[in-house]
Amino acid sequence: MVRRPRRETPVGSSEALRLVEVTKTYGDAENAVTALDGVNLSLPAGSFTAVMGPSGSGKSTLLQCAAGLDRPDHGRVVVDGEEMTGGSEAALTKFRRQRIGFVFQQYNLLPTLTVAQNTVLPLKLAGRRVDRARTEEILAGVGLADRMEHHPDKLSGGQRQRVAIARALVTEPSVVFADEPTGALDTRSARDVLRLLQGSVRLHGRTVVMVTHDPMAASYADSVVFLADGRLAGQLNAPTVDAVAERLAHLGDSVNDEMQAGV
Ligand SMILES: Nc1ncnc2c1ncn2[C@@H]1O[C@H](COP(=O)(O)OP(=O)(O)OP(=O)(O)O)[C@@H](O)[C@H]1O
Repeated sequence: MVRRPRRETPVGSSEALRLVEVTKTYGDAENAVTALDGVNLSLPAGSFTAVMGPSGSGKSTLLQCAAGLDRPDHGRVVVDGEEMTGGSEAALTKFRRQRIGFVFQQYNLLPTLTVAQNTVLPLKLAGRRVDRARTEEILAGVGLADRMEHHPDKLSGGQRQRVAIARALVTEPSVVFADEPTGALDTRSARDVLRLLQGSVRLHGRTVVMVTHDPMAASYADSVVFLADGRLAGQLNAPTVDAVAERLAHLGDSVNDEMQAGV
């Protein structure tokens, strides 16, 4: 049965994403790894949030569960006032196509499709109308209007990631999730990508959640949430590169202390 998503907050609510006690464990009972341990998070619409933490702290798992690419074992994910957890795979896929945009570290463009075709693929998959003027507009927004008929192998890494951002934004999603979007890029291309993500929030009111290891990347966000051992371990508003680096160093300290103490 396809369960209708439950509306949790009034229409027009300014909360774009809510996680309630989200828990995710991998492996069987003997080798269980708790990747997320009761995470609660509320992000307002029109915000840019970076997620940081030591390796293995659960950042990618958080993104996958929040984006509906994976299901938590317990807890709820609410996007734009509608519960995403529960329901059939088909309902989840439909919900994701309507409400979620995703940007991956390795771009994930289809090599046989042109830039324009890659960009509008989410619209086609959702059975929505594809408008040439809209395609031109969205690609102009990422500085690639003159590359519409090119294939991805003719583009630089930074240009490929800009196509991926256009593809994530084309459906006007409630939340865009980006997993290390600048991880494979040089500093200049990384800054271009970060400015685009920031602009999508500031100019167009999108909500962006970005996992990153890089304090420079995180400094483009409005706030940073830190994870350690699958739990939230603090938040930093208006982050600067230095403040992020310092907070991360201390997170690392506490994890290292625990490891040395055999906790
Ligand atoms: N498919 C899986 N099967 C088993 N364990 C997993 C799986 N995916 C993640 N884990 C474990 O869950 C924990 C959290 O992993 P996750 O990838 O979310 O961390 P991360 O903070 O994104 O790490 P990194 O910064 O290294 O990418 C880790 O201990 C990891 O080994």
